[in-house]
Amino acid sequence: NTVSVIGVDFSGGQPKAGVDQGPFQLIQFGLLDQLKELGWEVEFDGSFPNYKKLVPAQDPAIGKMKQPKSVSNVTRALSQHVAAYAKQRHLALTLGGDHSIAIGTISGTAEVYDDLCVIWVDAHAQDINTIDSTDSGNLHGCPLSFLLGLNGEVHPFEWVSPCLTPDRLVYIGLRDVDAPEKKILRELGIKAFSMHEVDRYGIGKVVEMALDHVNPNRTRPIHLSFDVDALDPTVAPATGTPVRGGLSFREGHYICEAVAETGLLVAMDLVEVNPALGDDSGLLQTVTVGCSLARCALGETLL
Ligand SMILES: N[C@@H](CC/C=C/[B-](O)(O)O)C(=O)O
Ligand SMILES: [Mn+2]
Ligand SMILES: [Mn+2]
Ligand SMILES: [Mn+2]
Repeated sequence: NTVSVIGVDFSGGQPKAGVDQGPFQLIQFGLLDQLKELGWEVEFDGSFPNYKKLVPAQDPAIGKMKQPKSVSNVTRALSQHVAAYAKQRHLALTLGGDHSIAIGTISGTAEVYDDLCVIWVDAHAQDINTIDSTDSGNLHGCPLSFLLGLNGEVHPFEWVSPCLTPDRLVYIGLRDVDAPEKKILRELGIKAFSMHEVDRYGIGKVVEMALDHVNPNRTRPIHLSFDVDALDPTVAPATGTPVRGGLSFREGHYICEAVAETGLLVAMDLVEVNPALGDDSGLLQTVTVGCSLARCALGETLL
């Protein structure tokens, strides 16, 4: 079977330069060959130079939203790419770039798989800030509010049709939740396994409970959206919004291994690798972990 790799050289969902180089670094490290060695047919159309072209020269804020046109243009094109690969039953592996790209990847996957469920692995406030609740205006903190339809019709995101319901979404790794996001979580009854639950139950039980919640009969296609800042900063230092007390190397890998075991993975995002942050060893460490996580999600096992 085929994995279609999409490199999204985009950083407009957040203020720190460099995260647009994440895809290049992951591929430079040898990810494509590593996937081939796993037995995957690897399709990579070198797409990442195209996304940068979609960023307009001027992109004034709209309300609180920063760089709205850039984020909309890139995620709209990305949703079409992901949908095209999903229609061919290719696994879509999207390399970021900041987490705002999930507006595109999940829109694309949901267009093809209407019974999709999403496992969102992240330190952060689940990126579910609405365009009014966000403090920062950085749209990498908002993708899920668009996907859940919490913002209503918002220019220039009219093209996004709500494709997720709260019961199809589960979070693992949270430890930095904005107050408005806690409120949204409670109101929508969204299942979230913070680091507290990981400590209490262990990652094995957490993943089992997460899957039981969004995929009770293990019949639903899974979209795994993995923000490397879910990992502890000692494990993945080269990322824009590190938060201490995160997932260990093994806990991060266990999630990917367990998702692979379901045989239901149809798409994965690997986002927020920022090569410009941290020193050389931190970058190498983060890229190494990123490639390893992707391999585990795509079936690499320890034995
Ligand atoms: N919740 C904060 C942080 C957002 C973090 C986004 B990330 O998870 O994609 O890194 C905000 O809204 O600015
Ligand atoms: Mn094909
Ligand atoms: Mn994120
Ligand atoms: Mn994050």
